[in-house]
Amino acid sequence: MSKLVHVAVGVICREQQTFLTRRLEGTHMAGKWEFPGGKVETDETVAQALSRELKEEVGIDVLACSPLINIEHDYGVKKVLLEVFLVDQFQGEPQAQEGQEQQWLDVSALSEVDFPEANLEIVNKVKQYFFGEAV
Ligand SMILES: Nc1nc2c([nH]c(=O)n2[C@H]2C[C@H](O)[C@@H](COP(=O)(O)OP(=O)(O)OP(=O)(O)O)O2)c(=O)[nH]1
Ligand SMILES: [Mg+2]
Repeated sequence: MSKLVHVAVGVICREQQTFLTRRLEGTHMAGKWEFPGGKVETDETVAQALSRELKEEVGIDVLACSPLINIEHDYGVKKVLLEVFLVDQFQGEPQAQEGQEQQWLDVSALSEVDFPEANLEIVNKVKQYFFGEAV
């Protein structure tokens, strides 16, 4: 049985666009696009993890965030609990710090992105947040 990995995920948004990075080779689900984030470490709150990861991965300081959705997903080799936050107030310009590809993408185009399976629910929630009920 695989253990549950607790992950803090940030949907960085500005003017109906979100910032995406591409997972590096050699990682779980390499090549898929993702919302920046990473594992919550011991003795760290999920909010602290979010701030730390967004600083490390895309170089921004989170000024405010709000919870969007929690998703538990079993990938077989790995089971994840994604705690997803909307990040619409931040300092600095998001820029991939680890050589990942990056893009700002319209929320309306999120459904076409090659994301990990668990992200379907995130995408639906983000679209719902921006455009209302119809998804
Ligand atoms: N960051 C992020 N992770 C996601 C998303 N969707 C999804 O299924 N995941 C999964 C992939 C990974 O198994 C896990 C996140 O782990 P990670 O590899 O980003 O963790 P990390 O940044 O701490 O990386 P590392 O230090 O362990 O290399 O959550 C997403 O949109 N963003
Ligand atoms: Mg990460």
